[in-house]
Amino acid sequence: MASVPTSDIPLFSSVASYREWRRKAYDATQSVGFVATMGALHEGHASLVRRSLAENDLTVVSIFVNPAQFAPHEDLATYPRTLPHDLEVLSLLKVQTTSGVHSPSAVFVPSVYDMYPSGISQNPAEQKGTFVEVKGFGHQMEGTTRPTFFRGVATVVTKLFNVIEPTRTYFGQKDIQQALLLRRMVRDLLLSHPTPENLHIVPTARDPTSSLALSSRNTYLTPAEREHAAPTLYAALNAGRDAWAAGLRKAECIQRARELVQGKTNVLGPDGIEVKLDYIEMNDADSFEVVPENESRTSWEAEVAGRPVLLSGAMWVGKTRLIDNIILGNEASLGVLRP
Ligand SMILES: Nc1ncnc2c1ncn2[C@@H]1O[C@H](COP(=O)(O)OP(=O)(O)OP(=O)(O)O)[C@@H](O)[C@H]1O
Ligand SMILES: CC(C)(CO)[C@@H](O)C(=O)[O-]
Ligand code: BAL
Repeated sequence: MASVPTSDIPLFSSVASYREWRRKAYDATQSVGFVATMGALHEGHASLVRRSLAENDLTVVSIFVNPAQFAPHEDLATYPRTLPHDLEVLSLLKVQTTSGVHSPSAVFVPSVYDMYPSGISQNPAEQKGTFVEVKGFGHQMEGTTRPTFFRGVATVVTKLFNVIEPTRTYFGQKDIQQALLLRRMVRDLLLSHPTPENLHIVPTARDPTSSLALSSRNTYLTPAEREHAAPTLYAALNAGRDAWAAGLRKAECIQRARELVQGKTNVLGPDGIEVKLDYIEMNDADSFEVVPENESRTSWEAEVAGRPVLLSGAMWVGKTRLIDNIILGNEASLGVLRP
């Protein structure tokens, strides 16, 4: 890293310096909450950090734009990097607890070399070294369009967990497949920091007016795209949810959602605002398998009582790819915390 801004919160830019700090936390038997981010912090990230502040003695936030999860054609080079802003956001976060006021304790901002000592090519065919793959769970939903994404995420999060050694960790529902896949990874790898029960999912923070899911990539949107087009994805998911609640077959629910997006595409196209659906799908929250076309809420509940369905989607607005999801059924059974 070229230069690291100064901050009131201790900033660790190497694995060795962080580990020294972490060892002291062990000595003092303090719990460590962890929030992994790629920076460009917004209120969604803040909601994760606040949870951690409320539930742990210490809270660590990592900021690392992970090359391994970007495909060669994706936006690694242009992904927003706003470290001074991020540190300011973090320094303003405070939560009152029974043991006093908690604020972020440390920020981990490693270099690419620190995280990938064997080097990292963005081209998966050229990659060498150690990677983590959660087989059978990374090819559906987001994995359909981003086939190497979850391998990149699982790899970097394993490394981050190895370094940070969190007692508890917090991921956002906005990236629901990521959070559930990581919990499975933690279980499969028998990790103790965190344990699967200590990987918590925090509800999606939304724009209070438009209900657009907050996302670092929203900064790519023009004001017109943000106002008129971006909220369409959540509206479409809600149309799908309503149809499911009314007892329609899955195929019809998805059709309703798609029609809503198509309507917007037709209306906004002449104004020069491009809206293009990538996918909307319903998947079993446990196996990630696609819900059969003929399934309805009643038949689903009769077959797999209590198991939620993930209604998720991705949509292009101009050059920006947005994702969102709604959980149909018992969110609490997935360990999603209450808002
Ligand atoms: N709106 C949100 N509500 C709750 N959690 C969120 C929200 N947006 C992001 N997160 C969570 O914050 C963590 C870090 O995410 P990340 O830094 O990639 O931000 P992002 O806004 O998701 O960025 P991107 O635009 O790349 O998707 C992840 O666990 C992610 O799910
Ligand atoms: C979990 C994560 C920080 C790994 O790079 C990233 O995928 C994200 O920000 O959601
Ligand atoms: N929050 C997901 C990170 C990514 O899209 O790369």
